[in-house]
Amino acid sequence: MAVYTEVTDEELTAFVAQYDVGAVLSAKGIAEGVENSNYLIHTEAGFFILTLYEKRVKEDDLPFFIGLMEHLAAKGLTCPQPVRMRGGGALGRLAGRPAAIVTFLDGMGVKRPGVPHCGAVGEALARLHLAGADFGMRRANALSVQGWRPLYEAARERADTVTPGLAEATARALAGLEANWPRGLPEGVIHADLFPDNVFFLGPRLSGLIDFYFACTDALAYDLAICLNAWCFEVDGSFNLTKGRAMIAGYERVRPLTPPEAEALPLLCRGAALRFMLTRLVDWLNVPPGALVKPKDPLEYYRKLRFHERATCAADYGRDA
Ligand SMILES: Nc1ncnc2c1ncn2[C@@H]1O[C@H](COP(=O)(O)OP(=O)(O)O)[C@@H](O)[C@H]1O
Ligand SMILES: N[C@@H](CCOP(=O)(O)O)C(=O)O
Repeated sequence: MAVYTEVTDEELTAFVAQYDVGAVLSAKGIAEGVENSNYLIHTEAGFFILTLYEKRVKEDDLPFFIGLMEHLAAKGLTCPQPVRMRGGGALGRLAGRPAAIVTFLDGMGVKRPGVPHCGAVGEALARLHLAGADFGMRRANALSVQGWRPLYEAARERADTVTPGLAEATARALAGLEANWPRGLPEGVIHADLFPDNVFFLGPRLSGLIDFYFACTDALAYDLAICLNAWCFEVDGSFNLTKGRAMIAGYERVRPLTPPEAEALPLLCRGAALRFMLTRLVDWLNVPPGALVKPKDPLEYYRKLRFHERATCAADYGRDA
């Protein structure tokens, strides 16, 4: 359960009083998520999500996330909308953390994605990329290749307590990616964390995208690599080529990959696997005392990394040659 910061009833009432949403009727901490503290609040105006931004979110980046959600919604994408206070601002402070209220989206993440879900996500991802093309703000990706070594250093000493040999294998993978990371691919706004818990479905229909707090400016195809990792592996660790094919085809129906993007896919998938392995490893080794959070398994991404190290071309992910 991700609630790092507890909020008293008095603090909550005073915070919500700055908005035109009526009085708070109830509030409860949300079990899902690992990054921020989230509460579902019910007020006289309906349901909302209250987010308190935690360690990985820099306060300076918040206007980018808020502006992006507003921009994407204006372009027709269904995503949470920041609720503005009476004074016009969307960001406040609560229990010592930066905080915001956003609209509640109907729908649910799927626990076991099927092939049609993967196709729908590929298509939605490409629509997000097109919708973000004229967004006026930029945010560098702090968790791209230059951000991986500090994470590795933070985890190196205790990595082998998770599985023997992990520190050395990670060092090798990191050095390979630092030396060969693709440059010059088409860039734009990427979601950078479009995992199954961040995509809502109502029945079979994709109903909305949430959690834009890793969004940044980076290679568009890297976002597709993140999704291939997050959606197309089975619980036994195998890559499901049919899901990969559906996702890539869904993406390309809206935005065809350029030849350099297609060629870079195996490296981008390797990088995406290492990125999530490293953040999970750091979190696994550093659970804050008292926090209600279940850290995610870094070894799941270690296994994905090993798969990508054997891949040679986009066809290994289901893209037709
Ligand atoms: N706008 C929203 N509408 C409905 N539910 C939401 C919304 N935002 C977050 N949630 C719920 O809260 C959970 C955690 O949100 P998320 O943004 O993924 O947290 P974190 O950034 O901590 O990972 C989601 O899985 C979802 O259940
Ligand atoms: N998706 C990341 C962790 C970030 O959690 P989220 O709940 O914000 O998606 C991972 O799986 O490592």
